[in-house]
Amino acid sequence: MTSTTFTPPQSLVIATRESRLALWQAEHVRDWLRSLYPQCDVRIFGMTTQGDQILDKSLAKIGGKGLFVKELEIAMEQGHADLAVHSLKDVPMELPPGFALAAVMEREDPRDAWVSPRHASLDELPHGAVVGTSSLRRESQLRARYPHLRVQALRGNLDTRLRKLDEGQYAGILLAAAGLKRLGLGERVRAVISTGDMLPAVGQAALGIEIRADRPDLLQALSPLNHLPTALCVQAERAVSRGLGGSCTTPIGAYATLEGDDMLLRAVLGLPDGSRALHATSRARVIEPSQAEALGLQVAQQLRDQGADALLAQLGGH
Ligand SMILES: NCc1[nH]cc(CCC(=O)O)c1CC(=O)O
Repeated sequence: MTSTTFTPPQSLVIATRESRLALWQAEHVRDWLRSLYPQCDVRIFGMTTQGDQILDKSLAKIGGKGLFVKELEIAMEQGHADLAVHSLKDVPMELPPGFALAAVMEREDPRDAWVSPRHASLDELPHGAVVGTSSLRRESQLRARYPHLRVQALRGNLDTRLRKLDEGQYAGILLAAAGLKRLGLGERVRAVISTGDMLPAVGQAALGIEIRADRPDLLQALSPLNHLPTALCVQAERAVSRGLGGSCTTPIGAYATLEGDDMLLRAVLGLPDGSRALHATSRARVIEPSQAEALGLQVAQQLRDQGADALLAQLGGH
């Protein structure tokens, strides 16, 4: 910190999608900001995005999860909001020019969860049982491990997905444990899947706060919300995906953990049909962002050396 005095913000408007999870996350940030800055008027500006409206097509087909963040960026551009709260998992690997990630908050449980009315785990599912997920990453890892199961698309926000499960269309579904826990739906989880069995999505379970790059005042005001270990881990994960030219819909799993300053980074890139998967693991001493970035790029290179580019080219149809 320099000796310049910090003026706390007087008002802050948080842009968010209006799903229950998105609102919970925005309220979580609002509550943090209110306790940090009791004099500040912190408000939530809820918006419906294209990603919320188009539910009949896969995310990969409609141009990826960037659709969830674009409207929020426009709101910041037009001055209707100061910051946007996102599930980091839904944030494109490269932000558009003029925007920046101001803070990454402490990660929740990063694992995927098995939710099912009748089956305690994936292991006990009979041949041909239908598992619901629209994530190519989950599909690819699921099919590789359980080739006897069927995978069927499942889109919509958390409540919609749980409703579709309850309507009986699926033996069970895969969801991020973090989202269920945040909404108080943790009791619906039958089993959490270890990261050794299924690598989470880049940034899963972490919240990212986005601002306009020309707002250094906000960068400073939001810095207490930044959780450095989480920020370093997700930077490494995002670098893997960026290094492969991936997007939020590429079937990449990447998960970094830090013990002290020792970062372990694991990644997988697989075809959705489960027929091929590339794995890479690396570790390094990481105490600052550039080292996390370098580790991520190194893991991306390891995947490249095994033929990631050809595998990604095969995915072109998605
Ligand atoms: N793609 C939707 C989405 N974005 C973030 C979460 C969960 C919370 C998180 O990972 O932070 C979810 C739901 C899911 O994957 O089950």
